[in-house]
Amino acid sequence: MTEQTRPYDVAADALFLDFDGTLVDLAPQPDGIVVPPELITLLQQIQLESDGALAIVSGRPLDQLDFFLAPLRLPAAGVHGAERRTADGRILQQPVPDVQHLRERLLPLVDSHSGLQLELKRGALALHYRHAAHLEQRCVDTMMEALRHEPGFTLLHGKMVVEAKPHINKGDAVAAFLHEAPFRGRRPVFIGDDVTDEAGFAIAQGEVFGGLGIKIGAGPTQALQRLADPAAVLGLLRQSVEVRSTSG
Ligand SMILES: O=P(O)(O)OC[C@H]1O[C@H](O[C@H]2O[C@H](CO)[C@@H](O)[C@H](O)[C@H]2O)[C@H](O)[C@@H](O)[C@@H]1O
Repeated sequence: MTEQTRPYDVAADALFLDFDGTLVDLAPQPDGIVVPPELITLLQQIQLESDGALAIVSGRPLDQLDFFLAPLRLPAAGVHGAERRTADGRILQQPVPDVQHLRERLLPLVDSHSGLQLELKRGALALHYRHAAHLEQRCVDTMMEALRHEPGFTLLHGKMVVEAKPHINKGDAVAAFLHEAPFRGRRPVFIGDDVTDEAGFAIAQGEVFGGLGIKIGAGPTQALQRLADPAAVLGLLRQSVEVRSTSG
């Protein structure tokens, strides 16, 4: 694993950060994560020193990101890009399919196993099996069968979760940010840990923007660099801010 990631350049780059597994350690429940207070301080500093070229790009809805990162309200993409808050504070929502029919198709499985949890979002539905890992294949099969009847969704198999999401991805959201101030013209650096982040790496590192992807943890990836865990990401953010303050 490459640990020699150079600090990204706060003054010149645009930073895109995944949330779960990247900024915070994974937790047994979606609402059980712990946000280190230092993270809030660092994000605030980076936002100031980059003229606002910092965005969170997550599978979580925007309101959850705002809750966990309070008092910050950063530019952000939620639900894998289905909703987006621009740097000037506008909320843009992609048209998304209704999840109710899909939910009804999944409920019999969830209701008959206490270790399964359904997370309902606007236009997406996550089936968590972290507490019933032996049911992984059942969850995948059930979701795939349900999606045969609900064509508006893409299946995403993440960390202990199988999710139906709209046909939009994090790469679309990153590209949209990069066409707007203050992101436009900056080199994108995208940091993420899961399969949903590969679309972000692809856009960041592609010919158009010529940036960098940094994968957190193990597993196959197209990202050019890698860091071990959220503690290492915190270290990278800290170092980047320090480099900026010592270079004037
Ligand atoms: O794109 P991300 O910011 O990484 O969000 C991905 C999903 O994160 C959450 O689920 C994951 O984290 C939970 C808390 O650590 C964990 O309990 C769960 O097993 C993980 O899959 C969130 O609940 C999802 O909505 C996000 O899509």
